[in-house]
Amino acid sequence: MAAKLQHIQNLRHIFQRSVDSVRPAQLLSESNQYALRPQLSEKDGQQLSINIQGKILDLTHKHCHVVGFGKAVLGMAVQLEKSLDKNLVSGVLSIPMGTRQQFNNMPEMQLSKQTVIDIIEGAPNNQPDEHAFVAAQRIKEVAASMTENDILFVLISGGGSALLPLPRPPLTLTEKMQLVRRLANCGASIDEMNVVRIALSDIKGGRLAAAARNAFAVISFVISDVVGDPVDIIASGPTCSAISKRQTAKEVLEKYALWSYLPAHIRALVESPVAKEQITPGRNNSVYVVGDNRVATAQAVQVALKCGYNPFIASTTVEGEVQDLVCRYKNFLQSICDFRRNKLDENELKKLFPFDARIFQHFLKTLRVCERTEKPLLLILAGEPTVKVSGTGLGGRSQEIALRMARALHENPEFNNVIFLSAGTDGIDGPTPAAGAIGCDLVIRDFLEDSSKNLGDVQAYLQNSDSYNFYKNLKSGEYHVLTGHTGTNVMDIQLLLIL
Ligand SMILES: Nc1ncnc2c1ncn2[C@@H]1O[C@H](COP(=O)(O)OP(=O)(O)O)[C@@H](O)[C@H]1O
Ligand SMILES: O=C(O)[C@H](O)COP(=O)(O)O
Repeated sequence: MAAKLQHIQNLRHIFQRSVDSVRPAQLLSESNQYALRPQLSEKDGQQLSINIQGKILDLTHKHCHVVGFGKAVLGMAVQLEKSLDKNLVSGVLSIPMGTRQQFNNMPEMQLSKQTVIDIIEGAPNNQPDEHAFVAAQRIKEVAASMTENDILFVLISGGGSALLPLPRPPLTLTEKMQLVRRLANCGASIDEMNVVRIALSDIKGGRLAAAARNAFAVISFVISDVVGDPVDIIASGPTCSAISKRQTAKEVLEKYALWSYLPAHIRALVESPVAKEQITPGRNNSVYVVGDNRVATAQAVQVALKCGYNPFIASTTVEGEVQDLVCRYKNFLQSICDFRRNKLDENELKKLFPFDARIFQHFLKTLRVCERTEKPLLLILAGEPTVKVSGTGLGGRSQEIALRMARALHENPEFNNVIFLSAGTDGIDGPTPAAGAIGCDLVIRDFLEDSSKNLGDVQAYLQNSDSYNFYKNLKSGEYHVLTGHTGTNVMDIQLLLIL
């Protein structure tokens, strides 16, 4: 029991350190190949430059400007301001309502007293509003005012779509909001929603970069919160051309049976040549994904090794309904148990391997090392599952999957040596103050210690989508993962420890 509690502590530590590795200040640091502090050339002392992933950017006689939109761009702007110092002459950020208040105790989230960066807070609850609209107009104006003596830095992260609304007239902001909300309610994926947003926008889908065509350089730094890091989809790709073949906006609207209900002027807009235009940003444009969940999982591996575990990154593209994922994880755990008891051979284990077949051999090797070293196996997973919210309770993806895993691990005595953690790297799981939770048999055992409770009550919490209150009420929240807002976001991390 005490040993198990120590392992739970270790998992919390691994999660926390993974989050630290994707904090904006860390991502935009020299250790990550971003030497953004201007340096005079050693040769003649005349040329001023910065170094971005090994590429030299000439800053001599140039003015730097920054625009940004998303839930994680404030910290990026702070870091950029620190590095560029006097070379930064203007800036506009569009960030979620309440962000500055949330981070008022965090030094790495404070712009300097003399800052040239204007902050506009808007888009409460991830819905565009007038504030975000004003921010989008100002950001486009900054881009359009660029000359060959200007460099524009564009900071992009998840939530950027709602924070950068610039509906193409005659579409109004209200109409666009309604349409996006209807699409979301139909269960459209982020890709599908953003294809429609791009078609109806005067700034998304490369149009911001196009507005800045006269700039000396347009440099985008992206923190990815979309599975697979599609830069044309994250924040609806305002500085990217659509790189992959996707459905058209009309196809998406037809798929969800919304097309025929749309007013004629919106249908005309979707079908207009300007909506379909493939924007190719100019040669002055470069996009860098500075942080994603691969950075976080790589850090998890390092910390796991120090904890004495044998880590294995099983996936960084976890998607799908949490109930299906729990089934997959359960079946996988069973196959590992069976393999260890020689009930399955390698080939059979391979057939049951639920992740990319190309990493199976590496997995097998890790499993063998576990046997030899008698060290626990830690599976590291990352991505963004979905939940069908069925009740009126409070919860989030991570707490829900943790509770479902806790029940599954308790049900089968063979899994009593397994501990699961799931939490959002932004520190906020759904509309709750928790980042996530722990799932293991202890969770259910502690719950059932109250003799008035039974497993039916666990089911009742799940049915009411009330995983947050389940964890909050259990042993004063002992199994919750609480970090507060972290100021970054590369989706969720799951850790599955097999002792
Ligand atoms: N009561 C609930 N139980 C479980 N999941 C929920 C509940 N309420 C909302 N969610 C999930 O939380 C998601 C929104 O969480 P949030 O962390 O804000 O998302 P994002 O990471 O996309 O910004 C919803 O898409 C939904 O899947
Ligand atoms: O569209 C966007 O802004 C992001 O790519 C996804 O944003 P979200 O994290 O708010 O869903």
